Order: sequence, then structure tokens, then C-alpha cells
Amino acid sequence: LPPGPKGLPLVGNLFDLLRYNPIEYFTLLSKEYGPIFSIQFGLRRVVVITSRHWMQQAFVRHADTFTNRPHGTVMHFIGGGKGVVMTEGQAWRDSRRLLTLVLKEFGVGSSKIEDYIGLELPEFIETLKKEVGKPIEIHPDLATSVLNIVWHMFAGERFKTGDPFLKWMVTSIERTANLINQGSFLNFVPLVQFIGTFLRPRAFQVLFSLVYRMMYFNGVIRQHRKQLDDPTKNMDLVFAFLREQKKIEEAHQAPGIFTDSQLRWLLSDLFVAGLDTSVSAMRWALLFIVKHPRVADKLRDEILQVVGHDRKPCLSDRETMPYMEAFISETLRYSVVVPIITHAPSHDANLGPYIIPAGTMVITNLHGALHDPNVWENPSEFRPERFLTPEGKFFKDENLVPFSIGRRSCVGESLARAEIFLFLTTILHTFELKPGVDPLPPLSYVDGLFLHPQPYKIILELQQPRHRPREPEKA
Ligand code: HEM
Repeated sequence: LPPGPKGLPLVGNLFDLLRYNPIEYFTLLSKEYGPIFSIQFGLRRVVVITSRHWMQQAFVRHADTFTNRPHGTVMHFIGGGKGVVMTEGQAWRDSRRLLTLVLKEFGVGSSKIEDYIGLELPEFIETLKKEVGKPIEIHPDLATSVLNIVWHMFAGERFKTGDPFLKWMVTSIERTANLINQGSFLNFVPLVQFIGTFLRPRAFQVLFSLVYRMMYFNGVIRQHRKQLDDPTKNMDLVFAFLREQKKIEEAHQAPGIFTDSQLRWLLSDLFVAGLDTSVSAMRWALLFIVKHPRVADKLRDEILQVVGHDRKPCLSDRETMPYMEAFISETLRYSVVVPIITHAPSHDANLGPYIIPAGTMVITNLHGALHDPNVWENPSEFRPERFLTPEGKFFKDENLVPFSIGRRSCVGESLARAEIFLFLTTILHTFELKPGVDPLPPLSYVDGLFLHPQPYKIILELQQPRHRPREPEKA
């Protein structure tokens, strides 16, 4: 195993996790022991990775081995190893294949996805226009629109702006994300997980929302089952799943993943993973914009130059907007919406000079990797220019891995990138953003499964038509 700190007999370094924030703790240890180290937490030996190099070794070079998830963690305990995020083996492969197929059907990864995002953007912008001049928290409206995009693909439904069920659901998902931490003490003490997770203040609402969400998914599945043979119904994930289930039943085969319980967990995973991540990234982006007026000016000038006033931004503008691309990359690097991920090798694996036994919990400290001063100059400075060449061209830095890499990397990356680009450019094309509170909160995160910015308010003013910034004169 890689070297690491020697803890106390029996408990190892477990109790350090009660004193320190896991992200900061792992980052500190990686400074002493390097980008791969091992550590004992109670009965569990854990390997912690903090670099693109070791992620590449594990998740790409040994892609077949490092695709499992560790058992006995809070996430595993809550989801029971169902859905897609925490499944393994054939069940994971089948769920991921179905999901990838449906996303492809909806044009994710091609310009067709613009049509689905475009269905939500006008209503979102009109809602914001009603709030012009007032200090607002933008994220409830943002969450409705972002959820509608994925929900259209997965369940064929959309929510109305201000829908009280959706508002409640969005808040409780955010609370769930704040309550779970993939590197925290509770992941290493399975017996106290229940008490620690569910008997905390506010946890009751989280549990209640999970049960309520499952009941709602039951209703969605029932409704789809009734309409399964209706040729006028558009394809969505639930229909694709139920049709496959029906085929298997008719052939008297074993159901495999095609059970209602698996479908409920799959929908639950997608509801959470498809919503809070992209919304959080955009909340960070808008905070950076109001905090850095110089960056905001550059973004606005670029949008004006490329899009002008006579049309709306579109996905193909990405190629001619290097500053916006650099800004989004820096937002994803700085915010690291998913800060810690966990894998486990399915069998004993050679990793460089080390042997990692099957089932070992392998934690990737993505936050540490994306803030590593050996890779990123002044990592705590927000500077989109780090992704631009001296000629002002955008370049992809292979060390930027906020969606992870390898077979288990984020299945929604392409969708999230398209959403972030279109929402941000359209917001900036329509409005000027000003701080809605004085002072704005610091750029520190609210800890949890996903990192959120501190709550803040902004004031939107309609953009006044301006002349295009002058093109640089040709020689
Ligand atoms: C800014 C937005 C997002 C970020 C930063 C992000 C990041 C990540 C990361 C780091 C992982 C873990 C990969 C690993 O374990 O190696 C992941 C997994 C996943 N993400 Fe995302 N994600 C985002 C948006 C989305 C969206 C919009 C969807 C919806 C389609 C989505 C669905 C998933 C799923 C289903 C998994 C589990 C994949 C598996 O276990 O095979 N994500 N994401």
C-alpha cells in the first residue's frame, strides 16, 4: 500500500475526521505524503488520490478494475446499492447503458440538445424579467428550469415556475447534499451511520423527502405503464425502461435490473445528480461575475461581439467565445461542485509500485487536485486567463477533471456543459448583474456531497442596447 500516517492502534486516524474538514484534512496529508497515500480509519484502510496522474493510472489504465463503489458508506447505506451511482457489476453496466442511450436519443453530445434547453430558457428569462431591480436569490427559478430539462428526458414531465412541490423538493435535495459528506467520519463507522445520518436536526425532513420522492416516482411509473402501448407518447427513460421490462417478462427471463425498485432509485439518482450539480455550478458562476466586474465586462463584450443584439446565443457560439469557455473552466476548477468521489477495485490491483486489495476504499480528493499549487499557479485566485493562450485562444487543460475520468466519469458532463454555457450566455445577454447584498459573501463553500456557494442575492438590470465593441483594426 502507499505510505501514509501511522495512526493509533485499532482506530487509526478515525477521530481526526471529527476535528477536521475531510477536504482540508486530505489535502494537508497529501502535502506531506504525496498525491497517493494510505490511511487507516477504524477497521478500514483507505487510499487517497489527489492528482490527475493517479486518477489516470487507476480509472483509465485499470479501468476494468476500479469501477466498483465501496460498501458500508453513508451513500451505500441510503441507496442500498441500487440506482446507477452506487451500483456495480452487470447492474451498473446495464443501468449506465440505458441512461447513455436515452441521453443520446435526446441529442446530448450533439447540437440537438439545444432544442430541449431552448424549451426552458425563454420562460426562465421572462420570470427573471419580473424581478428586475430587486435583490433576488436566483437559484429557485434556475433549479426549476434545469430540472425541467432533465425531467423531460427521464419522465416526460415539466414543472411550472413556482410549483410548491418542486420548491420543497429542491430545498430538501440541497439539505440532503449538505448532510452527506463522502469523506466524513460516518462513512467509516457503519453501525452508527443510521443514528448519525438520520437522527440529526433537519434529517427528518431529508428522510421524509426521500420517502415522498419515491412515492412520487411510483405515480410516474404507474402513469407510464398505463400508456406503454400508446404510440403517440414520446420516448423517455421511464418508457424505455418499462418496454425493456415488458420484453423480459414476456420472454420469461430473469428481470436483472428491470424491476420497479431499481427504476425508482435510478430516477432518484438522476433527480439529485442532474439538478443540484449544474445549478450549484451556475450559482458559483454568477457569484464570480458579481464579485469580479472586470471579468463580467470581458464576458459581456465577447457576447456582444459574437452574438450582437439581434439574436439569442446558441451552442455553436462556444467556438468563437474563448473567454466564456475559459470562464466556465475556471468556475468548474474553483468551485469543484463534486469535491470527493469514491471507488473500490473489484479485485487486487497493481497501481504503480503498490498493490491495492479488492474492496479497498479509494477516495479521490478532486478539490485537492483542482487546487494543487504544483499544478495551478495561485489556485485560490479566480483567473479565467489561466485557460487562455497568450493569443487569447481557449485551451483544454488535461488537469481539469471536475467530472472525473474513466468508465465511471460523469454521464451528464456534456449535458451539464451545454446547460451552463447556454444559461450563462443568455442571462448575461439579457441582464446586467449587480450585487444584491453588501458585502457579498466570501468565496468559501458550504460543505457536503456537492459544494454550494454561501447564499447571496443579486440585482438584475436589463441590458441596454450598446454599440458593438470596436473590432481591432486590421494591419
Ligand atoms: C457541473 C455539473 C456536474 C458535475 C461537476 C458532475 C460531476 C460528477 C462526478 C465527479 C461524478 C463521479 C464520477 C466518478 O465516480 O468517477 C459524477 C457522476 C455522475 N453524474 Fe455528474 N456531474 C455534473 C452534472 C451531472 C448531470 C447534469 C447529470 C445528469 C444526467 C449527472 C449524472 C451523473 C451520474 C448518473 C453519475 C454516476 C455515474 C456512474 O456511477 O457511473 N451529472 N458526476
